[in-house]
Amino acid sequence: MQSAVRPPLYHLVSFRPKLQKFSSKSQLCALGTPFCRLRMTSVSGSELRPLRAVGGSSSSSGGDDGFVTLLEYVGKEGIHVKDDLVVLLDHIQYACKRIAALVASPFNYSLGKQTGFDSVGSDRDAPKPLDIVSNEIILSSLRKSGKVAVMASEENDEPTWISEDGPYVVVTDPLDGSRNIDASIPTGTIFGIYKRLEELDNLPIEEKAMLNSLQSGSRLIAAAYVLYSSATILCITFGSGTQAFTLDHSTGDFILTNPSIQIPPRGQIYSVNDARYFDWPEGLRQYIDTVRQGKGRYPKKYSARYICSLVADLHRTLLYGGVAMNPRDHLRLVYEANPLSFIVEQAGGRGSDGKHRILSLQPFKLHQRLPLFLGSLEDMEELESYGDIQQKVNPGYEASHSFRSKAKSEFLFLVSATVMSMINKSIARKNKSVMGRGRSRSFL
Ligand SMILES: O=P(O)(O)OC[C@H]1O[C@](O)(COP(=O)(O)O)[C@@H](O)[C@@H]1O
Repeated sequence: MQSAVRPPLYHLVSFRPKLQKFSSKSQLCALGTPFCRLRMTSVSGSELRPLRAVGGSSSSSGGDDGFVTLLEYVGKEGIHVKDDLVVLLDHIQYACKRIAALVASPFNYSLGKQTGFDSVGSDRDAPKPLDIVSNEIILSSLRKSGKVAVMASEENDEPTWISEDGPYVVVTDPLDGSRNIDASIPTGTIFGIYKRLEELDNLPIEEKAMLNSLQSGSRLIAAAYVLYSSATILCITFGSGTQAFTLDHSTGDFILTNPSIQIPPRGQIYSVNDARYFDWPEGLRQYIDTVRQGKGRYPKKYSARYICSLVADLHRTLLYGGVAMNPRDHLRLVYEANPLSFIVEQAGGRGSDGKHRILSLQPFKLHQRLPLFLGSLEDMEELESYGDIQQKVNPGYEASHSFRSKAKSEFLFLVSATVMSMINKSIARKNKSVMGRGRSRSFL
C-alpha cells in the first residue's frame, strides 16, 4: 500500500445538483426521460435534493447525502488531482462511454465475431474489429486531450508517440475479453497512467516512446478499469485507495458508488480456467483441490467462478474476495497486470506472478506475458505458500504477437474504418436528436 486510504468523499464534497437549473417539476417532465422519472423521487417542493450515495462493499457514507461524479471526485473539492490529469481523465471516461455504447450496439453483432483470418492455433487470441475500433477511440481521445506523450496499447506492436509536451504516458488494453463479445459476456478496458520521463526527452522518438512505456508498475500514478456489463463500472486508484463509479446512462455521469473499496481478506471463490488442470504444476493442483474440499486454512468449501474476462473476474474478486488467476504465461505485464495489481493493492489485496509482487517487476518488453494471481491478502498468502503455482507448459495455447502481421493489420484497419464510420453516423444522429430536445451534449 502506498499511502493511507482517504475518508469517503461524501465528507469532502459539497455537491450542487446539476438539475437545479430546472426551476420546476414540469420543466423536468418535459424531457420525458427515465432520468426525469428517476430524479422526481428526490424532488421535494420546488427544491431538488441530490440522491444519496450508495455504499458498496466499503465504508458507509455517514454525513452528507450528495452523490459525487468522477470529475467532482478528482476536482478541486474532491481529492484535487492536477488539472492536467483531470483533463486526461475526462477524455478517458468519454472514450469508455463510447466503447460501452459500441459493445452494446446491435450494429456490431457480426463484427464482433470477425478476425478476418482462420481462427486456429494461436489465432484464438487474434484481435477482432472491435478491439481495433476501441483502440482507435482511445487513441483519438488521448490525442484530443493534449495531455499524453505516448500511448502503449495491446493492439499496437510499438508504442504510439503522440506529443512532445504531453505530461503523461498511458498504457492500455482497449477491449479485454473481446473473444466473449458475440455472446454478450462482459468485457473491459484497462488503463495505467505514468508521468512522462522528462530525462528521456532528448532520445529518438522510438526509444523514448518505448522506455516511457516500460516503466515499472511502482511508478504508476493512476490505474483504472472499466467493466462493460449489466452496469458500466469505472474502478480507479490514484494511490490512495480504490473507488468505483457506475455510469448513469441517463446523464452520462460516472457516479461514485463504491468509495474506498476494501477487498475482504478472505473470499470463498477461486477463479481460473480449470480445463488446464492437467497442465498445472503440482502446487497449484494441490491448492485448488484443498480449498474446494474446504480443507484449507479457511475451513469452508470454495466455489469456482470463471467468466474468462479478466476485468469481470477481477471486479467480482474485489467485491467478494478470493483469488482470480491465470497461471499460464498469457496476460500482459505492462497494460494488464500492472494497472490491475495497483488497483487490487490499493483495495488491500495482492497482485503476484506466483513468486513476486507484480509492481516490483521491471518490464523488459512491451507485450511481455506472465502468470497472474490477484486477490484477497490471506487467500493469496495461502496460495503462494504452495510454491509451485506457475504453469510452465502451455500446450495448444501458444500465443505471440506475430498474428499482427501487416496483411492482417491492413485487413483489420479496413474493417475498423467501416465500423468507425457507422458509429460516427450513429453518434451524429443521436446528437442531432438530443440537441433537438434541448440538451447540449450527448455523452455517446
Ligand atoms: O484462455 P485463458 O487462459 O482462460 O485466458 C483467458 C483470459 O484471456 C483474456 O481473454 C485476455 O486475452 P486477450 O488479451 O488476448 O483478449 C482475459 O480476459 C481472460 O481472463
